[in-house]
Amino acid sequence: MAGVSVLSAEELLSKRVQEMVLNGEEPPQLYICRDGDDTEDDSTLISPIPIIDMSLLSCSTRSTYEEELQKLKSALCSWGCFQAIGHGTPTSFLDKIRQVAREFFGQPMEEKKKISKTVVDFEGYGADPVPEEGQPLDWSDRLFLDVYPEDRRKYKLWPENPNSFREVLEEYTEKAENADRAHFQSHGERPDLVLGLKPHADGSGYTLIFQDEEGLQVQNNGKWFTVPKNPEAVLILMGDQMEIMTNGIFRSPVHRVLSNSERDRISVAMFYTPEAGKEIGPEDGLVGEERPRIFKKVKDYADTHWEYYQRGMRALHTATV
Ligand SMILES: O=C(O)CCC(=O)C(=O)O
Ligand SMILES: [Fe+2]
Repeated sequence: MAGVSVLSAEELLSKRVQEMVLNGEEPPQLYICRDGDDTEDDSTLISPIPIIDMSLLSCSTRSTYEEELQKLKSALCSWGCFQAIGHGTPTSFLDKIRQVAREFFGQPMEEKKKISKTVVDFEGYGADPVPEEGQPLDWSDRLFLDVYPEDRRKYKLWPENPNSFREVLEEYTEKAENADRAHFQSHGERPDLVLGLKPHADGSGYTLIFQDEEGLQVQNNGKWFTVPKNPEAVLILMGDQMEIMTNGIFRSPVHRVLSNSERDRISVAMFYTPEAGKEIGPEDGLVGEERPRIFKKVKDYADTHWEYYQRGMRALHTATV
């Protein structure tokens, strides 16, 4: 048909979402995955996502400590995530990371493309690798970097500009102890029909996320709950490997990112994942007569998780007994 070009997923993913937004292009068909009418069960106004004050867990009176610990346990069992405050990382430092991330994505395309990746790689600047045919694409650009152990860092993929980027990320990973991957994401502004990130659960042990605009939603009891904008908070979200290790006591929640129609959105996620080749399984103390074993021991679950993710599926069932 004249004037209509049908690009493949590979071709689309080699183009940046940010470029399409700047050019005022409509999202191509492969990005369209919402029918726009799932707002009904959006509980966007009041978010009951639990807030935990981590400072109360270390140095307070016994009763305050126990009360907060109880709240934490119940958050992890029912939600699988919580907004952490009092975590010891000053808001000014979180702002600094958000700022370098924004500066990075705000640079001209030629600068960012110095560290761009192909559509089959993970690490570097670009889009997620091409999913299985028929899967919608995410309306977002990412900068994905391995940060730990240090010998896995590929500094040639770390941006040179803004020039404080490297120092800030090093300082953050030092504070974030043993997080293995950092990922900076820019979700292009766009109305209802595209998703910044499709519904999924993480394949990590757990994930830390902070954002500069709303967009992230967590599913609970079949409903979507928006993670409110809170500059001092970091969302701590359990991944599938935590659900396996706790024999299903802590949940690994399904979450997604809506694209914001007013502004683009930046988020920074740190993934904590057991090292490759390490076997994980339910802790002995969490398996017994009252709580029969749900999961078996698994190795390299992150790889299995990824295979299923690319098909738009969860992988947790592959770990059940
Ligand atoms: O951008 C976000 O807030 C969430 C990112 C996320 O869920 C992921 O990368 O797994
Ligand atoms: Fe996620």
